[in-house]
Amino acid sequence: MAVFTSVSLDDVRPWIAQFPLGEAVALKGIASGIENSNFFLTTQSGDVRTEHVLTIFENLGFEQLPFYLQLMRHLAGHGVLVPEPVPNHDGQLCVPLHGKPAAIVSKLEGSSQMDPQPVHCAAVGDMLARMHLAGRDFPLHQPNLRGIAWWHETAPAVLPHLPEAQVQLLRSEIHFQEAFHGSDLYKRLQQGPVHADLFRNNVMFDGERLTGFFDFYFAGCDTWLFDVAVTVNDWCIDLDTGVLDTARVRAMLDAYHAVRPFTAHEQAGWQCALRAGALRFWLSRLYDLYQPRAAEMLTPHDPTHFERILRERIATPAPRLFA
Ligand SMILES: Nc1ncnc2c1ncn2[C@@H]1O[C@H](COP(=O)(O)OP(=O)(O)O)[C@@H](O)[C@H]1O
Ligand SMILES: N[C@@H](CCOP(=O)(O)O)C(=O)O
Repeated sequence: MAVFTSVSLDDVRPWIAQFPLGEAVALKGIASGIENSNFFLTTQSGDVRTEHVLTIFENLGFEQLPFYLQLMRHLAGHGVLVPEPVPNHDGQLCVPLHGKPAAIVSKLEGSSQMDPQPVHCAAVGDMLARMHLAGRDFPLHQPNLRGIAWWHETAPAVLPHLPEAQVQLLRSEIHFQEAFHGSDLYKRLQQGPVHADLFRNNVMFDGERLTGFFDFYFAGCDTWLFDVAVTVNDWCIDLDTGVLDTARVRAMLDAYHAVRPFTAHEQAGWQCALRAGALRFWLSRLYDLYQPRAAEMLTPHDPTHFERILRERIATPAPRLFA
């Protein structure tokens, strides 16, 4: 899962009365995802049945959620395809369920494209650029909570579990990223709200038509380039080797560039950003492996995948962002 918190239809029936959604008629736990407890929720108002997603937040507090939920609302209001949170009768987007924060958002049509072709990568690049531009006037600010401060704080928890070669890599890469994040070049990179976890499983497609980005619960303010790097590192690689696939990289970067042109500073920082994007997920997967949480259904993600990608990004010059 992730169903960390069990919820029944009987639990939801009285709870749903605070939303303008009618009655809850079906609830089904969703077995994918690793952070939150998610359910497909069917409601009925008169003859009309509507599908939503109910999320119970396992690791985020009430004070953090307005950033994510308001961001989704803001982006949806600016034409970016994302789930729209449903406010309750008091206008609240996030309310307690079994003592934990919970929210209802609209269900996106389609399914995740786990074997993306250049056409899918182009659609993602285009929407990602639109999302970055739409986020410019979003008034709330929160740092990327899985950014460099978290890497620092988290590395000591995993280092004792690692063999020497991985200890060296993790230590040296964090050191490298500290230098990059402290550089004049880094300060010149454009920043704003970013998704920060835009993997294949967090985008819906109906055929070749992108229907939405979702799972914004790692979003925060960071460089737009970091967001592009995280996305390219997942969508545009050979999954066995981590090597970038030129056709998919070009499709994604060219589509992004057509909407929001990359800068020369971003070109200069691109390889560092690709390394940062790989380090972030290597470390979080190591952390999840060595600090597992209880869940009814949980499939841990493989950290060695991102170790391989990180080594590959260090060893191989980055492709050009633009011609
Ligand atoms: N708004 C949505 N519309 C359609 N399906 C969704 C939506 N949100 C989540 N899902 C489904 O729930 C699954 C898990 O959601 P996700 O946000 O990735 O979980 P987690 O936050 O636990 O990683 C997704 O793979 C998708 O199938
Ligand atoms: N994408 C991350 C983990 C976060 O899981 P998600 O299901 O919320 O995307 C990874 O692959 O390590």
